[in-house]
Amino acid sequence: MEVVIVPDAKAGGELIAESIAALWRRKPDALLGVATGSTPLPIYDALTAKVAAGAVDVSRARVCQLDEYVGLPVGHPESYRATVIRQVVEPLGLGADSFIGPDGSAADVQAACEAYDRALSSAGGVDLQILGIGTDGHIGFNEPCSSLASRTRIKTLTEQTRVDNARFFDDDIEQVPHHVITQGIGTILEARHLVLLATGEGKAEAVAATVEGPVASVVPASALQLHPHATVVVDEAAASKLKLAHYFRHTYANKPTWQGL
Ligand SMILES: N[C@@H]1[C@@H](O)[C@H](O)[C@@H](COP(=O)(O)O)O[C@@H]1O
Repeated sequence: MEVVIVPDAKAGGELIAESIAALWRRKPDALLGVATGSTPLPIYDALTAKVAAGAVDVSRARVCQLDEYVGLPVGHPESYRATVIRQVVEPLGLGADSFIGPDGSAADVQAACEAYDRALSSAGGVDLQILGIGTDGHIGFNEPCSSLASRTRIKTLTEQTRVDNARFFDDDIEQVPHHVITQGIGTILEARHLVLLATGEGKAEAVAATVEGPVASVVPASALQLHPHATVVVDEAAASKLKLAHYFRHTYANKPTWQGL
């Protein structure tokens, strides 16, 4: 696992966006896994600016969702499908057929989960998966004690996650669904490159447990330690509880420039 400490969220967004742009230059139809929440927005802003400036051609680029709420009406603005269309698909100018996600409104949720795992495989797998992190260490919607081998499936949100996400639902926790579909941790680990961005002091404890703690399902993001190519990008505040911060700064400062993230 590589840990990169950046001065602020904007710098993190720029660094990751450049890595995605480099991927699409090398592999124009690469499949980018996108995450929702506030944290990845600087990545999408930086990527959109690159596309607008003609620095990367996204005419064959593909994106896919990490997770989705269950039971929101189709087209609900806070469904993750609508969110990804608004924050990524439209700003990048991608067509509707370049985007896949699980069906959160399916009558048979289990079948929808299995279908999504199959869709990811037939798409050739995820090339780069962007991840955020919950305050409890969740990735996607894999709450603490999710199996590290889990596949895409239905999960029940913790009260804390519903409280955290109520800000997207008029600060009304009653409107936050209890159930979600999320790529499993086993599914996420199949992506070729995992890039987790965490910013702000509220994430510092979860980041320290992810990077320096034991691999344990109680901190789902610690599964990144099992991946051969995982990058954790953190701002100073989110890095504030890392004991090895000095080492991470030193290794990144001395990294061969050709290597990229
Ligand atoms: N399912 C999403 C996660 O993918 C995201 O990482 C997390 C943190 O969101 P934020 O970046 O807004 O803190 O929120 C939700 O739970």
